[in-house]
Amino acid sequence: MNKKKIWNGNVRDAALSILLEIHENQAYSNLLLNRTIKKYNIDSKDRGLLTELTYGTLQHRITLDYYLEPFVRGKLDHWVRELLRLSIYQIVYLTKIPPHAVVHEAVEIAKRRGHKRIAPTVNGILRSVLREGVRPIEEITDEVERMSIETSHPTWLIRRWIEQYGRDEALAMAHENNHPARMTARVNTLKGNVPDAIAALAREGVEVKKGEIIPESIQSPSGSLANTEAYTNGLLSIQDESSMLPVLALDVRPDMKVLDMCAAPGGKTTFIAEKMGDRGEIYAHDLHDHKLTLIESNAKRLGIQSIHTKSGDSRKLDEVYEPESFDRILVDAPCSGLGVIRRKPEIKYNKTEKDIHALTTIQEELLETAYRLVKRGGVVVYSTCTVDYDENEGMVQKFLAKHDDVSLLPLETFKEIEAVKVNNHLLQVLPQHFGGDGFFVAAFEKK
Ligand SMILES: C[S@@+](CC[C@H](N)C(=O)[O-])C[C@H]1O[C@@H](n2cnc3c(N)ncnc32)[C@H](O)[C@@H]1O
Repeated sequence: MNKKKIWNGNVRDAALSILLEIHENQAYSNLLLNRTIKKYNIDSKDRGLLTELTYGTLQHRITLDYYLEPFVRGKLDHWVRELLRLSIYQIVYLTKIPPHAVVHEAVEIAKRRGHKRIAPTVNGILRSVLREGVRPIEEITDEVERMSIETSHPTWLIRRWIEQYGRDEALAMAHENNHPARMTARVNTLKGNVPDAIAALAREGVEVKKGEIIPESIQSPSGSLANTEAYTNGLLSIQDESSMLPVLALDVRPDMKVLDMCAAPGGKTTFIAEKMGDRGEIYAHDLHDHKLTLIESNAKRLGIQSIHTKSGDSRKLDEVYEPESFDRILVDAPCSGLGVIRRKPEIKYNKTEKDIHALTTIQEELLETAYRLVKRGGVVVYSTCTVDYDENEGMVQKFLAKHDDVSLLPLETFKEIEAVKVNNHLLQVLPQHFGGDGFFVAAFEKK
């Protein structure tokens, strides 16, 4: 297939290019889609369809392959398979697009992209799909396999979630992952409050409402807030409400000394600074030097001065700081990301159980360093954007077993949030709970 630019004015062609880029270069779907929309200034009508086609095809990949399978003879090039998935997605899930128009478009794309025998193959397969219909999923007798194909999650993940959460929660979570994620933002309380932000956005013609659970949050039903003046002027940060929870658990006050061990791009670091009234010392570390500029530019846009950034492996931070020198430490650990599949559906296809195991080693080492650096009477918050036992509750149990001078804090701040269910002092949010990302939070005190 020829390499070409992503946007040539044809939405289906662009969706196909993005899907191929995600597959070939392990690109992140959300970043690539946003970058494409911005770069080519794609108008709102095309933007909606492009997002729907790209996410829909990616989210339902396993289901679409199950539908496609009986119609395929021999081997298909990857791009042809992706074009067929994209087309079957429209035929099965998008009732407003006439099926014959879908077939016609797919054949035109095949003619433009491939050699001359491809277009008749695409035409033949899609016409058979229209004539015969797709096979029912209910006829799959094995329950795990049926859930896997119905929700388009790999069987190992379905099996793991059934073990950890039971069948009903596992199925609800897998279904929820195929819905669009909500667009939420945090209001920068150094510059204004929620009514100020709602009014400022209304003046720009953008309707938003108060968030679901976090007092500082707003929700935008009509999509992105990143291109608004309110955002450029530092009144907002784009952040999911679940992602704000670890900072509430940290319970910071002005003039504290705070360490954020895994800080980039700075969503939580800047919230910490806002909560402290930008008074105190916040040290923001990340492994990757190039990611520090994200924290710095966010802090600048928000008018925050109390954040100091530094790169390096945070597992070795006791070579940099004195033991027991921080009031608060946040370990927002690198994780499998299984709580944010709605935003990055490729995660469910790319992650493996081996990856989870490797991550738990890093998470454990980060927590150990935090233990050494936090003052007695100080607090360490451990959080992840995943829903896996080994990375979450399992990690907490291991940590507690090693240190008898550490205890779990009851997460008092969450008591007032009705939708948030703290269980044994641990918070595990699943995406189906209140519409936020899957997240885990635990807070420890070193006595
Ligand atoms: C979940 S993200 C942090 C998100 C961030 N706290 C926020 O709210 O914007 C995890 C971060 O940990 C960083 N990281 C991974 N391994 C690390 C290590 N050994 N030391 C420091 N940072 C690390 C990654 O580069 C990534 O930016």
